[in-house]
Amino acid sequence: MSIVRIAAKNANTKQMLAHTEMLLKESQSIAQLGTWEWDITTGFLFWSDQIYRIFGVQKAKFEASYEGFLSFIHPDDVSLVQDAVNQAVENKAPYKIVHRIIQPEGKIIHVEERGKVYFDECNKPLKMIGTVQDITEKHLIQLAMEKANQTILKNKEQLNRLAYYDYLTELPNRNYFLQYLEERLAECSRTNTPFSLLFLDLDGFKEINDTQGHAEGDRVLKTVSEKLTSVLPQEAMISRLGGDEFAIFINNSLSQDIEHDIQHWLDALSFRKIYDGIEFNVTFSTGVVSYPNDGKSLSGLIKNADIAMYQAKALGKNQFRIFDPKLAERQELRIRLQTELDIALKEEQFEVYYQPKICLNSNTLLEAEALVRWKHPLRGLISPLEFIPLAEETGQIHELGAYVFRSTCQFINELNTTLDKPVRIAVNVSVKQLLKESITQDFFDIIDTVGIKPNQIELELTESAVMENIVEARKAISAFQNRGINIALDDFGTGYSSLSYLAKLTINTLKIDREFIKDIPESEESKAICRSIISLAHSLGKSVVAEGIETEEQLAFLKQLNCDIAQGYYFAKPMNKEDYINFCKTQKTES
Ligand SMILES: Nc1nc2c(ncn2[C@@H]2O[C@H](COP(=O)(O)O[C@H]3[C@@H](O)[C@H](n4cnc5c(=O)[nH]c(N)nc54)O[C@@H]3COP(=O)(O)O)[C@@H](O)[C@H]2O)c(=O)[nH]1
Repeated sequence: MSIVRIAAKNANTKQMLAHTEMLLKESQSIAQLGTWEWDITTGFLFWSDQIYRIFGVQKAKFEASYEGFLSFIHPDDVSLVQDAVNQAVENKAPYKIVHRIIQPEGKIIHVEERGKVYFDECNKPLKMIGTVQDITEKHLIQLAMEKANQTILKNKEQLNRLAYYDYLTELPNRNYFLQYLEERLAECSRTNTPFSLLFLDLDGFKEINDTQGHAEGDRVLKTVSEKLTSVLPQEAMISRLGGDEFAIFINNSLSQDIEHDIQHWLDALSFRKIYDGIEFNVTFSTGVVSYPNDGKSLSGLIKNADIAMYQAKALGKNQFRIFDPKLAERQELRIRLQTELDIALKEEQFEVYYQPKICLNSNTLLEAEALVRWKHPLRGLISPLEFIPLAEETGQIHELGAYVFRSTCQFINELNTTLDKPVRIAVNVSVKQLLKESITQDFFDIIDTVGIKPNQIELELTESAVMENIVEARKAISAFQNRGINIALDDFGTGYSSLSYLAKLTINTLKIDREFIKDIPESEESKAICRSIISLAHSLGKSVVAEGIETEEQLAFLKQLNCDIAQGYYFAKPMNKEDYINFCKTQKTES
């Protein structure tokens, strides 16, 4: 080979070497990867340009050494690095670790470091060669992802909690309870084990919410859940189904006598609250079903527990009821009625009828009583006896009562222009309405809007409603009377009026209940009661209405006792507006 050719080949090889070196540098720069070589025997440490860049030092100003290298390591990672190097020597195996370095300006860099030890023939370590790769970006992304995953997990847990637990009481919610019931039902049907299901509804909870506010309502619900958890056996499954409804699953093996135990639990669960000096007993209406007697399917058991609970509610407060299939049909009708009552209120399916009241002294038409009728599109006329108690129970009475009051005021207005003399009409006010704080203002607003005189209205309050809520009743009565509205005590004699209370009440009129009129003249007892009521009323300066007069004899007897006013089929049945206007036109009115 000629010298020229050798020189040319050398030049070529040099070029290739330079090119390979450039490629290596570039790829190391792209990968942020540096190489190092440490001569263990001399202590000399070689760093590639990338390592200087990763460590944040200038090549000219820093002489690489093992100690110098260690001074860059994060203090918490120094022993990790030293151990890795020592073990690599000891085990004759390469190492790979991740650690932090601190650049001179304080920036922390995460690196992945690899190293390998080379030995001589006598197994003496000669040198180490390794790489350092800047993985800060990757590390930060990984950290962010871990954080995001943790947040997702936390959110998932929270969502799961919300899906299966009640946020207020932390009891299992309806979802949880239904799933649990499904599992228990499958198990109990396989093992032939009976169980009981209790549905509890807080009595009068709406009243607490309405009068004391939702925060107090929440406090009551929390106390209830705490009491449930402490009173019931630990194995019982307690759930808040929603609102003021709770459900309990109890395995019958936990009780020798389930009815006795339920009574005991309910007694222990009830508690007292005092609001503005008025005592409020927190009690439950409870429906009970047993598997398999009262249903074999989940939906059947739940439906029947609900029915039993409504049966308990209908019995009054603090009652429990074991499901009775005979009453279920009636209850279903009640529930349907409640939904239909809502529709009826929206579609104004109600109409107010008017029954005349006659002044017995002058034999003239004195006034009328407004009595609401439900004109059901399919079932025809439904008696108020069927829907007023239901409306009271559900709270729909407020809307219905306002409708009756407004219609009556509008009718009075119409009569004022049709008839020569001003008229007065009595409107029934239920106990629920009377207890609503805004009742007086609500009625005054209607009177003012329609534009009639307050003394053209009389309100009939039932005796029991007044006596059972004497404080609120007296307040409302005096507010109404101060505006000139007459107050009558309805169904008098059926309640338990204390005479001392009666004397203190500024009632204008007493209405003798129909019960005491219907057996006159035969019943000496009824006659004696009428005599006493009329004489008592007169001695207290109140007028008396006898209702339910159907016969000549009844009328004669009451006239003889100087009863002031009479009402009953003998004179006229309740009638619609048009008939009442015609009736008025044929009657003499009191002058
Ligand atoms: N809170 C409200 N209660 C109301 C309203 N409208 C009616 N009611 C109450 O419903 C109960 C039943 O009322 P109703 O079926 O209308 O019966 C009244 C009369 O029709 C009936 N009556 C009158 N005279 C006779 C009679 O000679 N014989 C006979 N068998 N029945 C008769 O009595 C009812 C009037 O009762 P009262 O109110 O006690 O004076 C009833 O309790 C109504 O109060 C309403 O809008 N709000």
